[in-house]
Amino acid sequence: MPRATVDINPGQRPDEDPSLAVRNNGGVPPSADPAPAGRREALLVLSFGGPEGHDDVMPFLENVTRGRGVPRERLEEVAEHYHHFGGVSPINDQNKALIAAVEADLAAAGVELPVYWGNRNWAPFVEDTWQQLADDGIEHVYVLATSAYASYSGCRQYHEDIARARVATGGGPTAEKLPHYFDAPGFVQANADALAAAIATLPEELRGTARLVATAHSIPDTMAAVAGPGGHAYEAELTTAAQLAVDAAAPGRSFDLVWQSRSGPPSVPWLEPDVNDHLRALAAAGEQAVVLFPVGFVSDHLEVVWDLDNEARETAEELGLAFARAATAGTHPAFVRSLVELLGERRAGGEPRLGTNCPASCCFVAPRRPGAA
Ligand SMILES: CC1=C(CCC(=O)O)c2cc3nc(cc4[nH]c(cc5[nH]c(cc1n2)c(C)c5CCC(=O)O)c(CCC(=O)O)c4C)C(CCC(=O)O)=C3C
Ligand SMILES: [Fe+2]
Repeated sequence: MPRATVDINPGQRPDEDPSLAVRNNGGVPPSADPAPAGRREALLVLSFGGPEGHDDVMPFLENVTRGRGVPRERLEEVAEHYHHFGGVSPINDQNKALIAAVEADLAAAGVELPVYWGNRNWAPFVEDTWQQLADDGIEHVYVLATSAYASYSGCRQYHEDIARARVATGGGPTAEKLPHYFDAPGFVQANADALAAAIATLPEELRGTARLVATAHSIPDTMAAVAGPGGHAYEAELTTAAQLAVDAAAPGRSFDLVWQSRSGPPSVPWLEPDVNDHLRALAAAGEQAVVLFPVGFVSDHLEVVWDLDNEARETAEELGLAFARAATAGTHPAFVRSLVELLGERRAGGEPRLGTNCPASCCFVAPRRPGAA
């Protein structure tokens, strides 16, 4: 069969061109009916992907930033972060661990469902996994994206990945993406447990007064403005997730939500303040200790182990601030349980929620056209 091509990036809003609306689940409208008996189903863990060695780093970064207007200098800077870890992203081992934990939870619950893995930017590429799903006779796939939140990068782009994979495969299984899980009880519990554990690592006299600082990946202001059906859902969902974690781990305490890992040309505004600037402001205001909790990430991505554990920690040291960094959800058993429950909800025909069923223009960001300034 000839491989079809798809123009994913016409630079036009989906509400101006209805053909773009089919990005939702790769063009398959989610159904509120229970899975038909006998349908062959699978779970696909769909992730970002990351390099496996020095030689992978630049080709990987070129995949990530194609059409996104990220300056070469920024790529070279981020490449150094990867090279610092042997050119190996931590994300692949973390995805393997998550898949093993989900498989074990499914098996313990007596659910027979194969689990597959595919990525947007590096092997195993989702297009290849989709071909495997088709070859294995899978008819329908539930997609668990490794982001808990709204936004183009964290939600819509995963719908586009599904659409691209379905086109590349000439169809294959139908698909539905699981909803955003920022407020799933197990995600909250994992973050709350980690926050409590991080606070407990500080010297006793600082535990009660340390500033609690939630962090998430910064995104361009324009991307934030269109996240979710009414806009700004990325910030709103992050605020909710951070609040729920603080309510459980340190009831009554306040927290700040700040941003990290800004990319893009300096002329383009992204969400602020940056975590390092925020630490400077806290020190200037007389604070003595901080606990960072990267609630915006589901596992210890490179942004966490580099931008927080190296850069932000160094900033805090220079400022004389005591510093602790909370773990991410990773494979916390409550988190894994919640993911499997979300899957069960979809299989039982629960009303599709945001992330499964996204309005046509939700999170849509026009890419930069080649040659555009
Ligand atoms: C919101 C968000 C998430 C969270 C949601 C989710 O998890 O999906 C996320 C995750 C990740 N981002 C990652 C890596 C990168 N992101 C980049 C660039 C960008 N990220 C953006 C946003 C996000 N990114 C944006 C708006 C850009 C600018 C280019 C563009 O508009 O797309 C670049 C290019 C270099 C740079 O400029 O930093 C890299 C290398 C990795 C892998 C890390 C590892 O290897 O452990 C992960 C999980
Ligand atoms: Fe990113």
